[in-house]
Amino acid sequence: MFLEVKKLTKRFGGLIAVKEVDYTIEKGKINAIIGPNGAGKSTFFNLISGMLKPSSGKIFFKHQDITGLPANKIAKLGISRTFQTTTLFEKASVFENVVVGHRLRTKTNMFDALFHTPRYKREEEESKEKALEVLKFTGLLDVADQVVANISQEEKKRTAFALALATDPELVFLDEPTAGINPDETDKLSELIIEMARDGITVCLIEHKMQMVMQLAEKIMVLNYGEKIAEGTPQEIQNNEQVIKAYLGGSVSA
Ligand SMILES: Nc1ncnc2c1ncn2[C@@H]1O[C@H](COP(=O)(O)OP(=O)(O)OP(=O)(O)O)[C@@H](O)[C@H]1O
Repeated sequence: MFLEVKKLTKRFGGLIAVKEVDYTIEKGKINAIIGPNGAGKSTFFNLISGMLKPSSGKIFFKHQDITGLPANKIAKLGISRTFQTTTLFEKASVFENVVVGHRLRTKTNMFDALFHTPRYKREEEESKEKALEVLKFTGLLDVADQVVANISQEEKKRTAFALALATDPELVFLDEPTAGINPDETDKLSELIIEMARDGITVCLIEHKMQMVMQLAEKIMVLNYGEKIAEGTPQEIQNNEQVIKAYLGGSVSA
């Protein structure tokens, strides 16, 4: 299995944010995690990407135990995630923001950086090339030199994608990729997600926009109060009684 999560649990004091969740991701698929507010979705992402350490349970990536590894190690192994656009450096250009993402994977140490060794120069060149490649892929070449503060919300979302892609991931977690943008822009970002999958990148997203999730995802997991209550195809999820109840009787296909 590409990613395998076993009985993953995270406690914050007395609160169990993620409770004994078993989960698998197959290579090449678009996956989604949904659930009402506070269901544990972000915490689940943070556990897999190494931002948080689990209280118990195991995470395997390509059969390697990655449980509790720090985020930079996990990124180097090929798992990347987007952050909210508020984490971008507003005063830096789109290009500079993306270069920083690539540095994560390069091996330059403090000595190299201080003395501008050949390795430092080579890696700096590689970072710039990689940044241009992902800016092209995400359709951002035209705004590459603009400071993030001056670009649109949709372009900021694309920049967050580009940053995640700059580390050459095999698996990307997208945290609410289309929150705060209009339906047209949402469609364009959906297309980009499909292109990522076509390019061989496995995708897992958290998203509140149900219509988008149902159109895009091949497999959906539903969390509620930290527990997995359902998993399946969009059709299976839309017809699942427990899921419908969790959304307080609202339509899951809305
Ligand atoms: N660092 C933390 N310390 C304490 N409690 C936390 C922390 N992070 C999350 N929680 C709690 O864990 C639970 C799950 O939160 P989480 O943010 O993972 O849910 P979510 O499904 O992503 O919600 P949303 O859809 O609103 O973003 C919530 O009750 C939240 O208040």
